[in-house]
Amino acid sequence: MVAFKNDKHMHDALIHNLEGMLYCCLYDQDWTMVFVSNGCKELTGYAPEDLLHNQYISYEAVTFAEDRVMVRDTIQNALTEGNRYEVEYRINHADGSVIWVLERGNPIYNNAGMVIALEGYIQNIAKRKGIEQSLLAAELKYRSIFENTLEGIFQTTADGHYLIVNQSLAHMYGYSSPDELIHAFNSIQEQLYVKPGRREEFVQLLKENESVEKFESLVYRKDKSTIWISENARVVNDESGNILYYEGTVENITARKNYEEKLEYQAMHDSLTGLPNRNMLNDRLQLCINFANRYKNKMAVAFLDLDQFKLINDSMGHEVGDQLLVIMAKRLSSAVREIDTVVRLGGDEFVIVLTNIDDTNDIFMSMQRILEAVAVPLTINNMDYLVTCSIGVSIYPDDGLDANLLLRNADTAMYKAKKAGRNNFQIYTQALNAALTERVTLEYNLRQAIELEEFILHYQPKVDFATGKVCGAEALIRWQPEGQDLISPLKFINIAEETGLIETIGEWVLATACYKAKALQQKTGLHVPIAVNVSPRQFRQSNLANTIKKILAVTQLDPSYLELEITENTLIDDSSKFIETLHSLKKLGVKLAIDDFGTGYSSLAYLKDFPIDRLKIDKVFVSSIEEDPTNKAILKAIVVLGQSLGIEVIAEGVETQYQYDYLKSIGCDQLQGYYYSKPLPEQQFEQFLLTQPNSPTPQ
Ligand SMILES: Nc1nc2c(ncn2[C@@H]2O[C@@H]3COP(=O)(O)O[C@H]4[C@@H](O)[C@H](n5cnc6c(=O)[nH]c(N)nc65)O[C@@H]4COP(=O)(O)O[C@H]3[C@H]2O)c(=O)[nH]1
Repeated sequence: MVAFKNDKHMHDALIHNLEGMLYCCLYDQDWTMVFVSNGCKELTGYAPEDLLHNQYISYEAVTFAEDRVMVRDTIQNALTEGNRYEVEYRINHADGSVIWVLERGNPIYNNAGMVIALEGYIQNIAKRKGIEQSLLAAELKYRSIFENTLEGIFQTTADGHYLIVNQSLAHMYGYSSPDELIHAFNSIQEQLYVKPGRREEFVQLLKENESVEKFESLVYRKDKSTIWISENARVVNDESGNILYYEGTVENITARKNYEEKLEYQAMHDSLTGLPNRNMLNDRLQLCINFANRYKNKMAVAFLDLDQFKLINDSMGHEVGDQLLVIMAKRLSSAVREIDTVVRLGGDEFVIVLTNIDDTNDIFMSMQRILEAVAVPLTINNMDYLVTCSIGVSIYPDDGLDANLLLRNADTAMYKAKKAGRNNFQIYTQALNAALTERVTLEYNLRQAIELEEFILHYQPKVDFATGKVCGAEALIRWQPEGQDLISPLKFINIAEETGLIETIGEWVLATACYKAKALQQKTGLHVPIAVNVSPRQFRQSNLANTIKKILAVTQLDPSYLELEITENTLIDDSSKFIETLHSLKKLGVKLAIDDFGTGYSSLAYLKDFPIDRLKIDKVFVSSIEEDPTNKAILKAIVVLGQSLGIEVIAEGVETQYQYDYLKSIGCDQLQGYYYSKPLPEQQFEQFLLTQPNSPTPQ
């Protein structure tokens, strides 16, 4: 190390080796320098002696002309406030260039406290200024991009608050300014995305990959309208890897999405009818197959061909043909449920996919509805047409495990339908087809039977345990087709119920039974109450009470001799309408009994609310008491229940002495069954009553 002789030397060396310029100047118009360090040459290009006492040039002149006022004002202000000053400005270098300097200094006061001089330090900051200026230029450039780009730009916190957004994003989302948008959002997750959970997916992707690309979502705008957006985003972390924020861009892709949707729709739909076309069929079939597998039920594929279409199209022209197809498409769509699909394959061929089928009967009913809908007469250009169709049906999984096979088999079945005379449907499965044929035939014959009055009633006596006398009879329907055996009600009541024919048949039973009861009274003097079964569908008829009232009026039967047997399951319907019907029937004066008691699913609560006169214990409990002692307990419980509610109890299906004895022993009120008599034809029943010692007492 060089040893300095004294402090003065060290001081001078330091001052003159400094990179900038140390100075002392007078506080005058020229900033007259009274001291400058050697750094002056480097800084200004002038030798120290050129500046000292303004010998060659004053420092005011060295100062860049446009900055002079600012420099003076800044120094002046600082001095007024008694502060040190600091100012950045430009100077004219002796070589003609202009350079940026930073000057820091403080005043020197005289004894009177007046500023007489300044001392300080001026350094070249050209390098820093250059950097600052290029930063500023870059900032301006990027700000311009941020503010003027068409894409939305955002920074958000990880928990879903906006930190920064640009004007484009604000506009895109329907806000007038970025500030309005930022303040309107409390939670991006809840307010932006239409699909719940979309923000979580976005965050998840960011967490996994640090960035997301082309993340497409439907989002809400301020006015709750929706747009499609595509987002690119990335995670910004601090040096320790903690998430600072997410940032990214947003593009409004609504126009593209709409266009894509339109194209997709066109590709998947028939342009004439608007129905899904062949392209969509396979997808739909696969979906429905998956659904059937999942819910362990069935689905059906119906291949439908219009019977007379070609003829109409060729003779009346394509325009009429087209109109007809449009009408048929609408009819088919309204004949099926919303979850089913109607597809136009081309020409006059349609495929209907029925899904979620638990009962094959539903398929029959749907097909029937479709046949009927198609066959309604129509008018095009003032001409009337009657068009029918032939339908072939295949059922999954019975008729094929894949879409192609199901379609092929439905097609085959459709040809069978054409051969079978059109305007019908055929099921591919032989066994089902046979069942269907039987059902359709039965329904047809049942309708005929009503026309031809082929029904008769048998009467089964009921006996009172206490008196041992006949205390009533149940009217039971039979079907007697001409020249054939009697048909049991078990074979046709269900179909009559499903098709609604029960309403006509039931009314006939009621009228005939009432007529018979009255006739018996008049002919024999015996007053036998007659019980009639009323099916659930009959019961739901709005005018049942009125119908019965009229029948009683016409037959002149005292209402107390008519008893209506309602199955327990009918009572499950506890709607106000139903209860109203029960009460209006009761008001008429007829008796009400619950049939097949013990087999239904109803709650016992109704027993106290409904005006019931009799419980009829189902024969399943009676028939097996010998083998199954628990049924004895059930019988006993029902009898006790009846007694405690003041309702009479009758047991049906009593066949043996053992059953008779047991029922009597537990206090059952009445019995009905083969033990005493089978249901008898009208004449025999009359004979039976007259010849039995226990006949009801003539009145
Ligand atoms: N094994 C056995 N069976 C006995 C005995 N005693 C009577 N039965 C039979 O049990 C059935 C009693 O009628 P249900 O429970 O109302 O059951 C009836 C009823 O639900 C329905 N039904 C009959 N006639 C009508 C009607 O006019 N209208 C409605 N809606 N349904 C009816 O058809 C069902 C069957 O009627 P049916 O074949 O006449 O059968 C009758 C009767 O013949 C016996 O000791 N042992």
